[in-house]
Parts: sequence; structure tokens; C-alpha cells
Amino acid sequence: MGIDYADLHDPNAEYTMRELSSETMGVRAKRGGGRDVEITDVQTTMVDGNFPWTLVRVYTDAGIVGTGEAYWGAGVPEIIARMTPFVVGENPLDIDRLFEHLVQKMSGEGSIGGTVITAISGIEIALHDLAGKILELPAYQLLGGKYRDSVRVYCDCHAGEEEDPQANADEAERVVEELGYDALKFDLDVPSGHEKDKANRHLRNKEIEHKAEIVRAVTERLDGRADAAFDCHWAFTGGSAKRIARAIEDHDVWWLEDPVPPENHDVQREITRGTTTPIAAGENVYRKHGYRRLLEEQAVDVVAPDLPKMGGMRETRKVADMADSYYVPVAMHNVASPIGTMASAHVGAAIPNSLAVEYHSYQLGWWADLVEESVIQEGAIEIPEQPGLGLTLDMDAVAEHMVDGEELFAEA
Ligand SMILES: O=C(O)[C@@H](O)[C@H](O)[C@H](O)CO
Ligand SMILES: [Mg+2]
Repeated sequence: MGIDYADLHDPNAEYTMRELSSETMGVRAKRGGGRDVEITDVQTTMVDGNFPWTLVRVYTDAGIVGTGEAYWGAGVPEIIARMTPFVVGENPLDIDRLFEHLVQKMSGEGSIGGTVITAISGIEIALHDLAGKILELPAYQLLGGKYRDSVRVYCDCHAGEEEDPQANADEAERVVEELGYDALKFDLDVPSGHEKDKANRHLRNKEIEHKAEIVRAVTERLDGRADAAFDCHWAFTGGSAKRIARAIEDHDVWWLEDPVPPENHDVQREITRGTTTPIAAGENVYRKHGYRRLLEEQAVDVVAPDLPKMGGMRETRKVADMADSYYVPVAMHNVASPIGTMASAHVGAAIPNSLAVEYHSYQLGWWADLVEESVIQEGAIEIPEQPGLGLTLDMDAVAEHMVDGEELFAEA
């Protein structure tokens, strides 16, 4: 194509963005700031992981493509398709403005929370990947630079016999010794003499004792080798949640998660303030506004936003800053593919108060195959220095694991 590199410094030289390889983009960016790049299309492909991961691609007239991911949710790809006309022709570098633009355009459809904001999150992550590639900067650099080179990952564990305390302890041992994690999470909303999901939410004494027994078995087996959190999935009444939190106080858990629905603010706050067990919540909360009361009232000890669900990378950074005002750490909830996970990791690298990022797919077997790079090693994510998220999708792996009937999006 014969680009004269010297000309790239000449503001009058006329090259279209398409003529410039990504190698020369940095030079181009210094000259023009990437201001003449336009979004041309948005496409999605759903991958059939342990959740249906919605991968999102934003295409430009410069030939540069950004890849993101939206949390799973029925209808998210259709919502993204409906939003595509609202971003086509726009400059992908104006991430905050495009985010607000989509929120405004979709306000009649519920962009404050739910699948609309989840769909917007997928585009927002792709815009960070794209902006990083245009400006030749890793995504964390777009968020203010690094606090840390690697982000701690905690493993969400599932024992075969989920209600058996010793089975949970065995799995804890295995995940620490064989997989190298030093931070784990187990479920407490398991059957304790009643059928799961048909629980009498106000627990009997022996049920409270059974929850405490699971916590005791896991933490004693770990014996300080790893931190252990326990998740309740909003399963209990305020009265029972208080008793569980108190019953496990001696076992020094990392946190107890979602003992009650956090939107039941007063009870949430009472539980947090009434126990020495740290209380976490936030995976079903959307946008920064959703976290206001939880943080202002110091009703959580740990906040757990789900980045590809609640609004994306900038919005999670903003929640982290709000949380930091109250000295609350952030442990990002995450059930995503490597793409969404890496988006969380970049934010985790850039915020002062990152505790950890979750990993939910250790039993899947092929999670890591979706990208060419290695993502999690020894219970941590080393933040890549490549432009954008720093990941390359393995399109063969994506094609192999696509949800039935899906079409593969176009190559980058
Ligand atoms: O904190 C967690 O990872 C869990 O709440 C998961 O989102 C839930 O088990 C998914 O079904
Ligand atoms: Mg949870």
C-alpha cells in the first residue's frame, strides 16, 4: 500500500484510516487522535459456556475491531441489534458520551437496570478494546493507569455433594493444591434438611447449624492456606441471615455474600453492622446509582459489581471510586468468558480498592481455549500490555462452542 511513514507526521497527508495498519495507528493517533474513525457495525455471537456468553464486536471504517462481552440474559443480542443504528457513524473514542447516548435512547426500555444496561455494557467493553487499539494503549491505561500488575482471582467452587461439609472441604483442598488458588467461594444456600429452592427461608436451628458446619469444615481444612467466602444467593430472611452471620463469626470468613436481597436496605445494613462477619453484595445491582445507598449507608463491607452486567468498565470504575470514599473494597462478581473477565481485570488493575475478580468456570474444561493468550495463572491475572483488552479470540474455538443456531460474527 506504500505508506510513507514520514508523511504520517504531516497533518496534511491524506490517508484513510483503512489504509493504516494497526502498527502505524499510534503514529496516526498522535497526529489526528483517531478522531476520524467511525463505527460501522456491531455484531454478537453467543457462546454456550457454563453461562450463555454474549460476545460483542464493534467494527469501524478503520478496519479496527473491538471485542466485548455482555452478561448472559435473554434478549441481549436482540437489544444490541436494536441499538446498533444509534452508534453507527459515531466516534468510538467518546466512550462516556456513547454510553449516555445509549442510555438516553433506550430509556423507555429500562436502561437503568436489567438486560438493556447489560447489552450496553457489552458495547462499552468493546469500545474500550477498540479505543485501546486505536490509541495503542492497554485498556487499564484508559482508566487512569495501574495500581497493580496483576489482579487476584478467586475461584467459585462447587463440590459434587454440595450439602456435604466434608465434600466442600475436599473440593477446597483440591482447588488450592491442584489449581493454585488462594481464594475460594462456596455456596451456603444448599439443602440443609429441606429441598433447595423450596426453602423455608426462615431456618430451623439444625439448618443454621448445618450452614455453620459447612463453613467450619472448609475453613478448618484450608487452615489459612486460602481465603474463603460463602454465598447465600438472597435465600434467607433477615432473622436467619443474622443468625448465620453470627454463627460463623469464629471461622474468619473472607465474606458472607447476599444473605438477604440487598434492595431490602434497612435489613441489609442491620446485618452488616450487627456482625463481625464481613458482608458482600452487589452482583444484581445496576449502574452507579444502584450502589449509592449501599455505600452511603455503609451497608456492605465488600461491594461485588458484575462489570459486563451493571454498565461496563467506566461505570464499574465509578462504583469503585464511590466505594473508596467509604473505604469499601471491590470484589468483582464474574461469570464471564475470558473477554469479560479480562475487562474486569483491567478495571481491577486501575482502581485502588480491588480485592479480587471472580472465576466461575473451573469445571468447564475449555474456558481458556476461547482466546489465544493465557489469562489466569496461579490464581491471578497478569494485566497484558497489548492494546485494548490484550486478548485475541480463537475463532475456531468460538465456532466450536457457539450456541446452536448462532452465526459467527465477522473476523477482526
Ligand atoms: O456470586 C456468584 O458467583 C453467584 O451468585 C453466581 O452468580 C450464581 O451462582 C450464578 O447462578
Ligand atoms: Mg453471588
